[in-house]
This record gives sequence, structure tokens and C-alpha cells, in this order.
Amino acid sequence: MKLEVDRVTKRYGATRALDGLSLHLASARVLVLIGPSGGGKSTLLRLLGGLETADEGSVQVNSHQLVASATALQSYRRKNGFLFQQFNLFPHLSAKRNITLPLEKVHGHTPEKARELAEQALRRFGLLEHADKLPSQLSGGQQQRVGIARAVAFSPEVLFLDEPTSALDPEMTAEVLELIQELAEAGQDIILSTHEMGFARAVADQVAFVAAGKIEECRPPSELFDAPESAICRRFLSKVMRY
Ligand SMILES: Nc1ncnc2c1ncn2[C@@H]1O[C@H](COP(=O)(O)OP(=O)(O)OP(=O)(O)O)[C@@H](O)[C@H]1O
Repeated sequence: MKLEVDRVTKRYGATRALDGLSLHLASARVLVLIGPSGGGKSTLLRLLGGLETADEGSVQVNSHQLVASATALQSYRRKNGFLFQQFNLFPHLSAKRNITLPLEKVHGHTPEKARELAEQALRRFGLLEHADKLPSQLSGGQQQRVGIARAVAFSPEVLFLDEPTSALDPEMTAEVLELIQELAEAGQDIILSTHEMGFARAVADQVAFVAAGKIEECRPPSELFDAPESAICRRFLSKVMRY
């Protein structure tokens, strides 16, 4: 994917969540956002996905110039897949129905086509045996994998994952990591935010360090983790990598 983010500001009341942030990437498959809590990762992810609009500056993702028109943004959003940190499956619907419902209601597929796409996605991620279970009958890792299956069932242009493993134990994190790597290898463009540096290093081809509403540096993981250029990134990494 190609990103052109130029001097973007996003305010919430008196808080500047993004403060003149710029990011230019000619091509990336998996972009991972890391940085201190409150630094602006989620806001940037939501902006790139078309869930928020910038107060100032410009944002382009691939060929889409994201302008603050409600209809243009809605059609852009529909091209993308989303998964957030809390399991956001409907608790009263089976895994399969959680996938078919948006395919029918948001993407306009017939129930037959929705079923076919949902089964394909569940099969692809080894979840077919869980198709008829409710979320409460699945482990956290399985729920996140169903969430990802739902987000990719309609072949999104970009998949946005906001802290997809933060509610999972290490074994389940590994399951989700494997799935994300599989998707990336199959050519899926992904933007994700995480607090787990091992996860970021394993899955990213570009890592952006976001702090105080700006991107301090954006480089391949081996370069950013092994030789961070900015003092603030070095400090952050030395603190979080200690444990
Ligand atoms: N809807 C909102 N209303 C008010 N303030 C917000 C809102 N969303 C984000 N903020 C503020 O904007 C700043 C950036 O928040 P953001 O969630 O983007 O950071 P983050 O890096 O994703 O943090 P975390 O790692 O804790 O999820 C924070 O100061 C936050 O309190």
C-alpha cells in the first residue's frame, strides 16, 4: 500500500491527538504503529481507515484522497476491514452468522453468497468446526481469529487491526500472529497498532514510532529496533524491552 499523510492535526477538545503528523510510504505490506500510551496510534489508525477525519492536513491511502465528505468516507470505509482490541463479535450470534451478517447488510451480498464467503474464510483459518458456536464458547484467540475472518471475508483493500492481541495470553497471541503473517504472505495489506514489540518485529515490514501526536521515525523493524535514531524512541524501547 501507499500512504501520503501530510501535516495532519486531529483535536479532541483541548487535546491534540495528532499534531502535524506526516508519513510518506511508497510501498508497505504490513505497517505497525508502536509508541507510548496516548501517543496517537489509535487515532492515526482510525484516520487512515476513514473512521475519523483530520482537522488539518491531507491523507491519501493508495488512490484514495480522504476528504471529509460523509458519503465518500463511507464508501472508502466499506473497502476496508477492521478489528479492534476488544472482541467485537455479536455475543448472541454464531461465529458464522457474525461473518454473514455484515456481508449481507453492509456489502449487499445475497444470503447464499454470504454463506459461501463466510465458510471460505472460516475454512481458511481452520475455524470451520467452530462455525456454529457462540463467541462465549470460543477461546479469546479463536474469537479474535473469527473477528479477523469476518474482516477479510470480503477481501478488503487494507485490514486495520487496533491492538489485536492486547487481551490475549501469549499462546493465543502466537495464534493470531501466525494468522496475520499468513494474510501478509497472501498479499493482504495491513496496518496495525500494538504494545508488543516482539509481535511488531515479527510481523512488520515497516514500523512507525508514534509519540505526542507525531511520527518520530518509520523504518523496517530490524533498523528501528536495533538502532533507533530518535532519543524519544530509544528511551521508549529501552524501557519496554527491559521486561
Ligand atoms: N474520542 C476521544 N475523545 C477525547 N480524547 C480522545 C479520543 N480519542 C483519543 N483521545 C485522546 O487523544 C490522545 C491519543 O489517543 P490514542 O488513543 O490515539 O493513543 P494511543 O497511542 O492509541 O494510546 P493507547 O496505546 O493507550 O491505546 C490521547 O490523549 C487520548 O486521550
